[in-house]
Amino acid sequence: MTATDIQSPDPASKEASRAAANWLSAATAPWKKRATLSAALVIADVVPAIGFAAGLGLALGAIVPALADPGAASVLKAVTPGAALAVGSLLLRGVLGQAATLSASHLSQSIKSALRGRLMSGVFSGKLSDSEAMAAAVEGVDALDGFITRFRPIKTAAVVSPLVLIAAAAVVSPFTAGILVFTLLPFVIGMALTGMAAAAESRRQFVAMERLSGLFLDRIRALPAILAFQSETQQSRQIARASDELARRTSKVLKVAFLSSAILEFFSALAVALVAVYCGFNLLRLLPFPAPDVLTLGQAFFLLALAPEVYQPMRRLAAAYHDRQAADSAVPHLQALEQAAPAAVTRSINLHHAPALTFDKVTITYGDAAPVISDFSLTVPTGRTIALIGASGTGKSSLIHLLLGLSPLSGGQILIDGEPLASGEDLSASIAYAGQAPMVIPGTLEDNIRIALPQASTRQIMEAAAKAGLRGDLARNIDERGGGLSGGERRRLGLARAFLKPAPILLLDEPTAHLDAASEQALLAIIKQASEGRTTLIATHSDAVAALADTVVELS
Ligand SMILES: Nc1ncnc2c1ncn2[C@@H]1O[C@H](COP(=O)(O)OP(=O)(O)OP(=O)(O)O)[C@@H](O)[C@H]1O
Repeated sequence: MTATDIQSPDPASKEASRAAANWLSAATAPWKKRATLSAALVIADVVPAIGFAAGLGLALGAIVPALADPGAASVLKAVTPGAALAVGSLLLRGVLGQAATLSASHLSQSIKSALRGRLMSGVFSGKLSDSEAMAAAVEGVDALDGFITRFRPIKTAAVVSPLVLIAAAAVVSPFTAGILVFTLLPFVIGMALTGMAAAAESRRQFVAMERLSGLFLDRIRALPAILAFQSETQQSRQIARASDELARRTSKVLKVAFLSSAILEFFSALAVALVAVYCGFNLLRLLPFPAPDVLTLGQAFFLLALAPEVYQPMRRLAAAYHDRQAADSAVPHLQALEQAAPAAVTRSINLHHAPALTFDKVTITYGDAAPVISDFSLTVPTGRTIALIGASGTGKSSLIHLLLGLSPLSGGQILIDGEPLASGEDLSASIAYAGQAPMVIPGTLEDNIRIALPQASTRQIMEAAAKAGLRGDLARNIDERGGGLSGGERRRLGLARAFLKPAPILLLDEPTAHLDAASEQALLAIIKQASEGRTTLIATHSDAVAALADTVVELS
């Protein structure tokens, strides 16, 4: 390790670390009581630690006088109370350790599943790339595990437990307590320095890990294209490079971790050695200075057993320090996911009649880009059909997505029967929708259609499939990439879903794209029939589809 490895963190990273700590404490605030219980169970470990040292001291302290007394029975009798205390303390230690582990892992499960529930809508918002969203929702949330189960409970214990143990030592020998306090200082400084080095390396390791998993996920998704363009070797090389980088970062983290544990072991061994030397010379009455306290054999063993315990919580904290770094590194990604999540749905609107839909001076802006739609106004009267036409990129899909909450309403309002749709109100329960790229889930074709109406009977599904011109076996399997369906069949799957769902609003986005003229012709009558009694908005490039509408609106 070079001098640059151990350096004070820059103010920006300090600031980021503070922001991460604030976010973490806000995210875990609802579980404060259970977190306190976990920390209390870790701190309670000092009781058996003192009990064991006392038991050992009592048992060994009783051996010498008992040996002077002939008869094995009397030795056994003298040793029994101390031995019982030591064994009882060991058992209690095991029980407390198990309880602390269980309590912390339950706490972690609760926090992680609540967080995933909260952040999942951000994954589907489409605002983050798949790999970013995946890394945050899976690895980011998992990265909090060590922080919750290890670092946080031990952090409190690392402050409280050594003080309690030193106080226990002070009861028997204030001078030994002084040695422990004195050696604690370099121990804490060593811990802080190695902690900083570990922090920087651990941050870099997390970034490398995120890069590798993002790259891997993207390449898996693009596998058909990679195979088609025979780019396997090039992509494998890229993944190998990212993987080597992760290995390099991991070995640096391990190097710092080994160095850190060597430093901490050195200081704790030094402290124990000093206590041992003091106790030994004190017992032999050979101290080169007037003895501040006169120790018995039992007391000396008590102090010797207690000394390593003083450093134990801090050694465990040092070992768990990278858990905090992993959590700190994950927080910005979790925050991005949180910000990507759309406003929480406060009310789902279930309409039982075809409403009048109004776009009142709406503006749609994605991120910092120029608005896609500006001050657009349109009313689709009750039960009527409007076709949106216009060149590619003029915002037809964006307008349809607005009603589904999939594109951002940056200005203006949407009115349902003249009533403004409030923020948090969700119209999707009242909408039957067929988009340009219908989502496919692994399962049968029947499972895929049933998504639109989970309670639908097989007969209803067969009817919807037939209407949409989806032929063949409904039991055939489809994979998550849509393997098993042609482009046209995938489009028909979307239509079958829209036909199946008995919703009063029908939204169709390019319903006949990818279909040959004869298939389009066959669908026209079905679309007309499906739109009857529903308020319908169709985005299309087809004159034949536009001709089905009561009104055609051209976007430019
Ligand atoms: N999620 C998104 N994030 C950023 N920009 C987007 C997003 N969705 C659409 N856009 C942009 O908005 C513009 C309008 O896209 P939209 O899909 O609404 O057009 P369209 O008229 O339906 O096009 P097409 O006829 O080709 O389907 C495009 O420039 C597109 O890049």
